[in-house]
Amino acid sequence: MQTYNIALIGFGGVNRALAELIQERFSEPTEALGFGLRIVAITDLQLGTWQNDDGIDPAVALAVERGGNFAAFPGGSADVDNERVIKESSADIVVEATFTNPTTGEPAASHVRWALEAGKHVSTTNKGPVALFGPEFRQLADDHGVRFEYEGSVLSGTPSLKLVTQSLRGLNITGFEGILNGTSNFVLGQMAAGLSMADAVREAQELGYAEADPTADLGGSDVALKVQILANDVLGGSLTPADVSVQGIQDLDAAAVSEAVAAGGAIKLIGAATRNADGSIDASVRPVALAGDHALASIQGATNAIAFHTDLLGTVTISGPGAGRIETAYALLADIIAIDDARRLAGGTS
Ligand SMILES: NC(=O)C1=CN([C@@H]2O[C@H](COP(=O)(O)OP(=O)(O)OC[C@H]3O[C@@H](n4cnc5c(N)ncnc54)[C@H](O)[C@@H]3O)[C@@H](O)[C@H]2O)C=CC1
Ligand SMILES: N[C@@H](CC=O)C(=O)O
Repeated sequence: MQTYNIALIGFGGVNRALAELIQERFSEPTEALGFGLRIVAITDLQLGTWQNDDGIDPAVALAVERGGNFAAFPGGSADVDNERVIKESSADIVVEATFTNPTTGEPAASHVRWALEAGKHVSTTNKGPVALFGPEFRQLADDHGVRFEYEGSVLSGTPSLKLVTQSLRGLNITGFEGILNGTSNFVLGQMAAGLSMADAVREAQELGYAEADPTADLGGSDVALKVQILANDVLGGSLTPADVSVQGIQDLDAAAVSEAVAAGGAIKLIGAATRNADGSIDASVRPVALAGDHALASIQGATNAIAFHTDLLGTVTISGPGAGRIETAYALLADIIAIDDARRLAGGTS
């Protein structure tokens, strides 16, 4: 059975959770997955760079606390050298989990491009490269015979993109709407319970839900990137960020949230897109006061949900965790499983 060498670019909540999963379950090939995982490189702004083509012990890497760095280890340095690691390490798969930059997608977009051009598969939870360069990177992956996988960019470990591409093939999907951000849904629920927005955001940060800059969660730009990814991948669009109208929850006050609850409903940040008869796509992010009997009104905490409107099945809804360190690390594992499936399909040995 195959063992994949992986490079972890960014060693924050999500990639540390993946390292924990590898340490606990996947360092050796398993019958369940049919492969094992070996970490051969880690880079992080705070910790520097560690490359060891013979393998890095996840427990040792995880034990390096914030404030420390990798300089003490053979192949380690306090400096970040993403380009060398991505281009020259023995990694088969580059796992990109650095900060999402909703404006330029950088430097993650360069990390993805370097990896694909070097003939390395990519798994990422970073929405920037996917939303802003998705078609280019899918083509680049095809040209180099590798995969560009990004399940965790939408709905974390809940299989929204793979649900469509693997289980809803052949259907005509005309639109979707949903709760696509865990932090804002968590914050709205905490505000309904009487917390201030600031205190609720702080809790979301401590739980590992929030973006490095949580204004992306509250202001709607995180949801807008996800709406763009879904509209382009699922509805066949070619949307740019300018095509998504965005209104966030940052200006909502506790009174408005409590009023909705008192009326038996809930305010939710909804991302939606509809393909019109002429092929154009209307896409939006906005807070909506939902009645209590609306399917999305009962979605609590960091849970997300998305309803796809189809021709043959009517509405198909999936719900699950939309944020969380281990939940999102699972999305990375799902990507690696897809990479392995593709290798087997192409005639690779088991
Ligand atoms: N936390 C979650 O629930 C989810 C996160 N995501 C996405 O996954 C990515 C990672 O999320 P988290 O791990 O929660 O974030 P985090 O902020 O905990 O970790 C990001 C890490 O990347 C490092 N980093 C930033 N720029 C870097 C660079 N140029 N080179 C090397 N390292 C760099 C930082 O030092 C930090 O340790 C983000 O893009 C986020 O939007 C996606 C779905 C869910
Ligand atoms: N900050 C994001 C993380 C997942 O994309 C969220 O809260 O949904």
